[in-house]
Amino acid sequence: MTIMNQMAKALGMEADYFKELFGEGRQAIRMNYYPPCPQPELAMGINPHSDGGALTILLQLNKVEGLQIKKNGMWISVKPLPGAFIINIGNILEIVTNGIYPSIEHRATVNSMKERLSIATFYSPKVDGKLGPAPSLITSETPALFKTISVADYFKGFFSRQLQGKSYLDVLKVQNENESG
Ligand SMILES: O=C(O)CCC(=O)C(=O)O
Ligand SMILES: [Fe+2]
Repeated sequence: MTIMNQMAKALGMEADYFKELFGEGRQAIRMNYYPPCPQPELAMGINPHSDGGALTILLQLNKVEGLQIKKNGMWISVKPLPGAFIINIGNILEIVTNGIYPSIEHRATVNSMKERLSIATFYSPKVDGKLGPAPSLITSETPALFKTISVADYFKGFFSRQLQGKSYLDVLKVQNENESG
């Protein structure tokens, strides 16, 4: 929450915007275990995706490389640093900031000899609110890029899809409203 309040400040959003949206907030945790794989070039530990929450705090537990982020169309390895957390921006922050803080596409590869472990915690808003670009960030030059939907519908949609890059955000974009059918 502290990180997000600082982001709101940096963007000139209303001070209480995240407090309202998150309420008590929800935190989910995922523990990932990637066993050694005899043919790592043929397998993926976790498919390319962007996380569904607002912020992810990730810990790479052992010193085995695997996490990669997509930057300028290339996959870049994030080296595990002992005791260091990685903070990833998720889809919800991209929506709320109207694209100013884009979510990061990432994946995890596997290793032929070594197992790998990571723990991710996902921080998300309360379920009974609405999710959309913050009104204070919408101007005539920067119109809303995403539709506003309920947080519950957002997660229903997110969990009913496979992890596939940032494709879910495309579904929520305003210009796609009349295209599906
Ligand atoms: O294992 C990793 O480093 C990435 C895990 C991840 O992206 C996730 O759990 O969403
Ligand atoms: Fe992830």
